[in-house]
Amino acid sequence: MTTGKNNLEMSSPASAPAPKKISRRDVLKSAGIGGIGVLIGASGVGGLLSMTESKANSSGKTDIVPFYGKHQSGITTKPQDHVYFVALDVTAAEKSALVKLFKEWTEAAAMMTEGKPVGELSSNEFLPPKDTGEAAGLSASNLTITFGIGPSLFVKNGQDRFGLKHKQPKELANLPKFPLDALEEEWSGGDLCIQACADDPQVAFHAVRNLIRIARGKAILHWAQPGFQRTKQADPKDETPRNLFGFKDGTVNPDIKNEKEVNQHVWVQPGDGPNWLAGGSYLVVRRIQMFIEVWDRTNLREQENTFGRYRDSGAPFGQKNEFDKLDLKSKKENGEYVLPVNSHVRLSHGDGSQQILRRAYSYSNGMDVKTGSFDAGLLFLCFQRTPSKQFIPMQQRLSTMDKLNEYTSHRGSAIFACLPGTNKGGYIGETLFN
Ligand SMILES: C=CC1=C(C)c2cc3[nH]c(cc4nc(cc5[nH]c(cc1n2)c(C)c5CCC(=O)O)C(CCC(=O)O)=C4C)c(C)c3C=C
Ligand SMILES: [Fe+2]
Repeated sequence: MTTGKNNLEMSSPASAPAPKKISRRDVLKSAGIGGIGVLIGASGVGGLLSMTESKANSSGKTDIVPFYGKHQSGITTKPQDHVYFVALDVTAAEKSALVKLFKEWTEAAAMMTEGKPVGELSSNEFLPPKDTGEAAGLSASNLTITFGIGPSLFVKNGQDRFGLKHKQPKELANLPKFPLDALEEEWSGGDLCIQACADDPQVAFHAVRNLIRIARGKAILHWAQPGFQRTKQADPKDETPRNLFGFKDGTVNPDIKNEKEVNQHVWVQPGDGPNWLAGGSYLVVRRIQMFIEVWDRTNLREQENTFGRYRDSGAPFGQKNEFDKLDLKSKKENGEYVLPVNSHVRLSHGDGSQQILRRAYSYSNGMDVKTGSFDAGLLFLCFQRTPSKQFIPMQQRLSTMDKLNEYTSHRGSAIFACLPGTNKGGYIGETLFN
């Protein structure tokens, strides 16, 4: 998980004016009372609904992350408490259908991130409501919706599906097979992806559900995985969240408030590859099962040796505090490094030149029916400018030597190019499809 101490982007300035308390449910009421339901029922996304404004959350603050901008939100946004991640397969055969889909998705995503429904809630009893309704009355909850494109959208089974092959970036290629990978088709790949993050799980699910509904006839679900962190209510000090092994996870990350750092490590720069992706970012997703029952039988010293950090404080070995620098040089009397050579932090850090923006969430999917143990772990989401120089060499080191491999198994994997942002009137994907 990825909440570093200093790397928080605030989604709404503290000085923002108090919002009008009109929520998704207010639209429903006004539609019923004023008899404008049929009108709304006949209108498309937007229309009369633009009258509404998002409700404040329980602490009275607006919780809207702007959707429009140079970059998509949900990447350098301070991680919300929940994610709903889906990968999709495109069933449409024409590029024009894809363009229509992205236009509709953009409009719907912009509405939902403002806490508004994507269409009427329940105004015309002779039609299915456009919005599915479960977010009625809920605040925007810092919802972000991030769209990505997989390598198979360009070429599948040798076919240039949409005449886009010449635009495929070299970096957008299937990841190599790493030692110990136990990947399953049902958790891997996808032509497109949607990452919906919010401080409320129902708001995140509602967003994905409505986008899938809009995609009917054009794209279908390939795989889906919800994830969570501790909530902000449960952790008012907003410390680094702990993963399901009980360790603080997300301490070291590029500073999302530092433009130079994110340009260096996260955003694709003009000249890096095809221009359509400048301002975007590559997302690598790994669905990593964690054998929590085995871990729970492992003594604390072994657990701490696995990461090279102390469980309680999160400090790296040989240091006192969580945010102290790694000590890569000190040795013990017996000549061994204080920070074990096979520890997760030593190996993932390497020489420090490769950095990725981690934005991971825990998941728990009930029981693994094959083993009778929990199917729980980490939905590892990380963003970067150049996967071949960042995630790939890092994972190569980890997959061969990491002590953590005794307790984890990589069950799913995918890579996506997250498109640059767009402005009002434009649509996500315009730089690629135009
Ligand atoms: C290839 C990239 C990485 C994978 C896959 C990965 C899996 C993974 N990590 C943890 C728990 C922790 N990771 C920590 C640090 C850390 N991990 C990576 C990369 C991958 N992790 C990096 C780049 C770093 C930072 C290294 C550094 O420079 O210090 C930590 C320590 C605290 C922290 O900094 O976040 C923990 C804990 C799990 C459980 C896991 C797979 C299930
Ligand atoms: Fe890690």
